[in-house]
Amino acid sequence: MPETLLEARGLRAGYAGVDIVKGIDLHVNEGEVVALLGANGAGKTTTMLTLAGELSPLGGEVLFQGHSKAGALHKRARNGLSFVTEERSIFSNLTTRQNLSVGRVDPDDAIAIFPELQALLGRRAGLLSGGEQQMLTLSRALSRAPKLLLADELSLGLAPKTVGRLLRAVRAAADRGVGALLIEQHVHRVLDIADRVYLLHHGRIQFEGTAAETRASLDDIQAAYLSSGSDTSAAEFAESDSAG
Ligand SMILES: Nc1ncnc2c1ncn2[C@@H]1O[C@H](COP(=O)(O)OP(=O)(O)OP(=O)(O)O)[C@@H](O)[C@H]1O
Repeated sequence: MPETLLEARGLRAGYAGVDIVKGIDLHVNEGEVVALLGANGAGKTTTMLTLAGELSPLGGEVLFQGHSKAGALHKRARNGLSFVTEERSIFSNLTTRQNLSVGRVDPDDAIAIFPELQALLGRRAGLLSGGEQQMLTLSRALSRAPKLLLADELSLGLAPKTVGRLLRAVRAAADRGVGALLIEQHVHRVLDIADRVYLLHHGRIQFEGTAAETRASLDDIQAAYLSSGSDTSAAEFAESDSAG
């Protein structure tokens, strides 16, 4: 039986005592990639921040490796939780190598994940492209051998090819046992690498299923719940087909 790394039970979350997330149950096991989908404003980021420990739950509980009250984010990080957000957490004035070293990451480990970082080790991180910065961020997170990766829009604003690279790196980490929960606007691309899906709608889980089940109902799901993102996803699907 795979270990359950993260579990939310009856989780309520929001701001200033107002519920945005209205009682959800979800879990992430070791070795699986789980996608958290939903339209703009559905409550995905609020859920993620609460799971990561950056927001306190308004009700219910979050268990990390079976323990609630897992403590502040830095403590959870020591215990194997890694949280990557769309804000690329790099130090612009430091080189790529220095950014890795600050994160106590051996450059060889990062290069094993994204070989293109080799040629960028001496370059100031602020001069890297958005995609290169996110490769740096993700390689740093994955090189620390987390048990659980939480990622909120890893690929925001990046070119389709880069999105594919980042997601495949997450898949490869999951194949080595890491559990991953991803918020991702690129629905078709995330379904290519995800095992399971939760669809959030107005702060509630509207649908949950395997990636295959989600794909089979995707037209209906997009029309009903993801309409704000459906145009880009359809365009991307064509791209991802042609890109192989
Ligand atoms: N700091 C905050 N204070 C009050 N309300 C907030 C705050 N952050 C977000 N909200 C509200 O919570 C609701 C859910 O936002 P959230 O960012 O969780 O949704 P989301 O599904 O991640 O959306 P998106 O895809 O647009 O990022 C929105 O109505 C938003 O305006």
